[in-house]
Formats: sequence, structure tokens, C-alpha cells
Amino acid sequence: MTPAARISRVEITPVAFADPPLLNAVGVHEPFALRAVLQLHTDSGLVGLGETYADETHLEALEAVASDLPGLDAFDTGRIYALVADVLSRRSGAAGDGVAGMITGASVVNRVFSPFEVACLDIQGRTAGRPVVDLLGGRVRDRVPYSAYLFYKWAEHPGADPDEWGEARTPDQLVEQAATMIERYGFGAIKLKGGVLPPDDEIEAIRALHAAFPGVPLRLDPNAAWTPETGIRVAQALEGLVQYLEDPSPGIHGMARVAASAPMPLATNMAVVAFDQIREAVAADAVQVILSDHHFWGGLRRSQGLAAVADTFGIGLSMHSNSHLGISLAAMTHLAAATPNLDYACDTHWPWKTEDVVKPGLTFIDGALEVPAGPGLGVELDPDALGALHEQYLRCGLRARDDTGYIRRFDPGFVRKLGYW
Ligand SMILES: O=C([O-])[C@@H](O)[C@@H](O)[C@H](O)[C@@H](O)C(=O)[O-]
Ligand SMILES: [Mg+2]
Repeated sequence: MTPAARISRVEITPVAFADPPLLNAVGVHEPFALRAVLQLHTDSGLVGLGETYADETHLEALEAVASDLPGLDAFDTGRIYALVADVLSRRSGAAGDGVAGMITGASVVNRVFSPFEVACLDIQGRTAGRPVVDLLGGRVRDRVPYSAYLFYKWAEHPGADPDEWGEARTPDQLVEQAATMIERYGFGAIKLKGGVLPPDDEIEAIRALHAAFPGVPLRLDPNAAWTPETGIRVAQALEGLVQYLEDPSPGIHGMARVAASAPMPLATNMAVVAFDQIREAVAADAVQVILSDHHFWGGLRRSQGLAAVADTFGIGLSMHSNSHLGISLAAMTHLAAATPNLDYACDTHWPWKTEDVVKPGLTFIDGALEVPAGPGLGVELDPDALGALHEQYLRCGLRARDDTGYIRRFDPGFVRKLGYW
């Protein structure tokens, strides 16, 4: 019988890694993105890794759970889920939000549980000598395709040197950005983060990408910056040009109005971010693709639960990404490899970062990742890199993601674009 993997100690390390000035509907990325790295130690000397958001309210919730974990078995994730729910129910202000960019309605229990579950699966895999994908039902694909994630961006953070990507404000600059990303990683699908320029400019950008990369599936995601009327107009203008249109308008009802007249599927990581929102979305036929994200859907196994629900209702499944490091990329890859209906190329912010905490890094070939061979997640922490990025966290002074506050330092009249155009 497999020995128990008793958790003896939990370490939570907030880190900051350099992030370019990427624009979105609510502002611009700050010079550093924040993440928390979890290390679950067992009596037997194993260490399981997890990665999650690092906004202060989230860190406090993680710490509260961490102090109750020692003594539990890493195979007992059901019990650990109940413990997370219990710990959070006893904390005032546990619903503290502010972690995931524009994801605000997700379940706090699922968000807090997620990195612990991933770290437990890492331990389970290391104990059994098997990769995490095998604990999720085994691989249904050996290679997981990802998409090129394009952003409008400034050439540099104010006061800093230009970054290697340069400015992107015009269709030509976006085409150049896509060409570089595809040359480096081989991506076979392209997503453009929109909601930055007026919709007609973003339609032009998609037309330019379509002309430059014929046959490559395209997606546009304005993060609900448009009214439903505009969403319908843009959707019709993009007929035949995009694979899906992501979050054109706010809320389940806004999405349902656009969906009724849109010639392509609508995808979301904003209108449906928790299990209790699915019923209403299905009834309204508001979304045709859900972007899963194990960081807020409650870990890898719950994300597979989401996959089963999506399959039941004929809803497609893709994968969402915020800025992340290699532990999360490994977890995303194991999950996607084991989930049959997760068959769109996954999102990843990966090309935008230059620093990491794992070794060896994962390598994209032809736009896809091979499932790490394992055991567990198949990535190892680099203690020096972890220490350096933790120092960077301490020095940089950022304690929560605030794209709006940052952009308003340079553009005081900036307005967040929710149902704006
Ligand atoms: O990082 C960003 O700017 C993205 O806009 C991110 O916050 C979103 O959550 C995400 O990428 C999305 O697909 O909506
Ligand atoms: Mg999105």
C-alpha cells in the first residue's frame, strides 16, 4: 500500500517578476507581476509545489489555511477542501478579492484551495512515481497547444528602458509582435487582448492579423469593454475572421444579447467564473466556450468537473491565463493533457516574462508543450531564483495588482472600460 504523505510544513513565498507595460480595458500592467509559490513538505521529505496569486488579502487567506495543514495527508484533498472552507468561514473579510485582474465573482474557497490541491497532486505523483496527468485520468494528448497572446502595449514603463517587444498601438505593430511570438514559440493560434482602443480600431487589427496569418485561428478579448449593441456590431463585422469572441460585453445578460446575434461562439472568463453561475448562463445561452482556469475553479480536479459540466451542456472549453510562472504552466499542461474536451489552444502569458522560479524551464515546440515527464508536476524549484524573486517582491513595494491605479499615475483621466464603447 502507498504510504501516507503526511504534510509537516507549508512555506508560502510571495515573488515579483518583471512584467512589460501591457494594456487592457482597466489600465496597464505594473513593472512587476506578483505570484505566491507554495511548498508543501511531507514527513517523508517530499516537497509539493503550487502557484497562485499574491495579492495581500489572498496571501492572508493562504497563511490561515497553511497553519492548519500540518498532520493532514496530501492524498486527502477532499478533507483539505473542507478545511479551507471552514477556515475561510471563520475569517472576517474572507471574501477579500482583488487577485485576478478582472475575475471578481469567483469562489474564494476555490481560489484558496487551488494551489494546495496542485501541491498535493505534486506530492501524490512523486509518491507514486507518476506524472500528475496520470492522476487526472491519464493523457488524452501528448502535446498541449497554446496560443500567441498579443497585447497593445507601451514601448516601456515610464522612466525605464524600452523592452525587447517595443510599442504596439497599430495593426502593423501587432502583426510584428505576432510574427516574433510565432517565430520564437511556433504558436498556431492568436489571441488579441482588446478593450484598449475604440472597437473599430480593434476590428482593423484583427483584419490585419487575418491577412498576415491566413488560416491561423484568431480570438479577440475586450474584457467586456463594449455595450451589447457594440458587441453585436463587432461580432458581425468579424464574421469568418475569429474562432471565438471573448467577453464582448458585461454579465450573463449582456453576453446573451450579443450571443443571440453573433455569428461565432462567445467565450468567457468573466461572465462565468464559478459553478453557481453556470445554470443561469446555460438557461440564457450566454456563452458557448468557457475559459477554465484552475487558479480560480478550485484546482485541477475541479477544473475537470467544469469540463464534464461544459460537455454536458455542449459548451466548449478553452483555458484562461493571467501572468504566471513555470509551476502553473506545468499544472495547466497536465490538466489540458488529461481533459478530452479542452481542445482549443490554451492561453498563456508565458512569452511576456523573463524570470522564473523553476528549472528546467518548459520548452515550446511548434506552439505546444509536451507533458512534463514527472513524477508529479515534473518541475523543480530553483532555490536561488526563488530567493531572488522574493527579494524583488520585498523591494518593489507592490502588494496587490492595480492596473488602473498605475495607468492613472500617467493618465489621470483614464476610465475603466466596462460596457463603455
Ligand atoms: O493580464 C491581463 O491584462 C489580462 O487582461 C488578464 O487580466 C485577463 O484576466 C485575461 O487575460 C483574460 O483573458 O481576460
Ligand atoms: Mg478573457
